[in-house]
Amino acid sequence: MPLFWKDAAMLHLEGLTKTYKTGDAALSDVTLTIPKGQIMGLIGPSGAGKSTMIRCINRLVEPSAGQVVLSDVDLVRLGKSELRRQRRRIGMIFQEYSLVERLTVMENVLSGRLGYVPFWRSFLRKYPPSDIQLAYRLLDRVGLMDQADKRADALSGGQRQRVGIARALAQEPELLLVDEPTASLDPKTSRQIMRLLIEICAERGLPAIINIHDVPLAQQFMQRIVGLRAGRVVFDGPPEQLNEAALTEIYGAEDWNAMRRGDEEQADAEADAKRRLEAIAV
Ligand SMILES: Nc1ncnc2c1ncn2[C@@H]1O[C@H](COP(=O)(O)OP(=O)(O)OP(=O)(O)O)[C@@H](O)[C@H]1O
Repeated sequence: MPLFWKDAAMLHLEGLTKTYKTGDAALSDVTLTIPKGQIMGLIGPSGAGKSTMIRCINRLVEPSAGQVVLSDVDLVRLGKSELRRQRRRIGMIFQEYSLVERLTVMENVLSGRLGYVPFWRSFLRKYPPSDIQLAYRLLDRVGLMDQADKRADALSGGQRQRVGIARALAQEPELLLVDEPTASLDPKTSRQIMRLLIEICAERGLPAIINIHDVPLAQQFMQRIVGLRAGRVVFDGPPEQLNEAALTEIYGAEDWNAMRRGDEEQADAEADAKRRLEAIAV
């Protein structure tokens, strides 16, 4: 990698490979560089290795080979305690939100600070005032200021994902890893959440890798799209270059045609529902 690239690179994956104990080659020799501020969408069919890639980056899954270099630190080589420290630099957002249901919205956001407070403080859930101010600022940013004292289990799916975003940001991360953030949401809420994520990353120059099932959503919002198939990168480019040929390469002809028909049917159904609603309103 040329030096100037390395300076600009926030995350560099070199030959990243994962073979599970079962013998599944989930990721094969993936080499990618993500510069500061870039938002990259990861697409590919089920089983292509998207989640494995995201989980190898923060070592929730141990890579079998390769490097994960986060601004000069190779995370793969770190021992447990140093890895724990370095993980603070990576914020995670999950499909199922993984909130603590019985805690309030505020407490969930503050839990993003746990990596920074001493154990006794986290045990007593005593956070310094600066953390509390930060959590309020973040709740305001994601539009949930008035929900701060509600229990997490009283929120809608979209609101829960907003809490998930605020919690990840409370960590003050340098990189965001986002695993199917909208998979449990309806199309409209999905677009709102994706827009919020993109805006927040842009405001902070925060690079992100977003594992995203929905191709049109990826095309609408991502700056760069990486397509995985059977653990290998088969497309890497801007959304404009993600044409029929590229999509066929990623998904295979049969699956891509089925997905496209599904999308068209959904768009038709949405347009039809809108027309009916407008007719009733008149
Ligand atoms: N814990 C595991 N043990 C063994 N094999 C696994 C494990 N997790 C994933 N795999 C296998 O690794 C491959 C990649 O799976 P992965 O979940 O990363 O794909 P994905 O692209 O995220 O799929 P999806 O879109 O369905 O979530 C698959 O063949 C899967 O069966």
